[in-house]
Amino acid sequence: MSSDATAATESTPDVEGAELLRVRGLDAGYGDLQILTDVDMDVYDGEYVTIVGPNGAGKSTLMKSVFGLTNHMGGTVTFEGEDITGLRPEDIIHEGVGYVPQNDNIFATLTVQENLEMGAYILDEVPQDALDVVFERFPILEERKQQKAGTMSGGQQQMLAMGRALMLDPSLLLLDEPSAGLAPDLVEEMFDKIDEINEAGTAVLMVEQNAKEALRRCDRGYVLANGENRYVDTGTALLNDEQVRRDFLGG
Ligand SMILES: Nc1ncnc2c1ncn2[C@@H]1O[C@H](COP(=O)(O)OP(=O)(O)OP(=O)(O)O)[C@@H](O)[C@H]1O
Repeated sequence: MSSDATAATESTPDVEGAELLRVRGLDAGYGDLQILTDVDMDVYDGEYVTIVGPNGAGKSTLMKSVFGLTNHMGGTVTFEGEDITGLRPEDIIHEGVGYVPQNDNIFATLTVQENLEMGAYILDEVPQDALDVVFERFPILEERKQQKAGTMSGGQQQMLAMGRALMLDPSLLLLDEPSAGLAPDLVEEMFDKIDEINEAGTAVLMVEQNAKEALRRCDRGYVLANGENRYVDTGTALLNDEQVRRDFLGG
């Protein structure tokens, strides 16, 4: 069975921006346990890239590896031409990368506003304009700014986690399963918010279980399986590829 999607990793995206993130030959894991093998990935300025694949494929591990949260075993990660391989997350934030983990991504006992202010902890003072931008993007956060974050709904907490990552106006936002655990109408709202963030100029690299919807919305997608690259192409091409559909998208 032939496949139209690019079964290698060398797809040059049809985008005009400069390269932001470049991952080459990445081997990484936890302790001695290697999860990723020889993974390549690119994200261009302003691009919206999705990583899909079966459970346990290593999608979250790839995202964590970009953010310096795994054990690096080989290969390189560069961001805006600078080698960030092996840097600590606090240094990677300084480079302009924001990360929203899937779990434990808010401080439940702090208020919404305090959570957002924590997003700017590396700065000497909280940038009021950044707070205003986040409140404009997520009006519900402004309405509830004095509320304890732990008392908000799952969708609102997810928006807070995203808002917090946006406080430093990153060039690249890493999102790990932003739709996880949300009711279907909230899933759509969440994807719409991500579109808005991307349309405002922030590049997005997202891991999603909701693979079809993610591929519909993104510019390019990577299919990862067993810790290795399988396919890379535009989201539409991956969605339309018979073999990708059958093997990775539930037919
Ligand atoms: N902290 C950890 N320590 C050891 N192994 C881990 C750790 N986190 C993840 N793993 C293992 O790494 C492998 C890849 O997990 P990962 O979460 O990256 O996959 P995934 O593709 O994101 O899957 P899912 O969609 O289920 O979240 C799995 O076998 C998982 O058990």
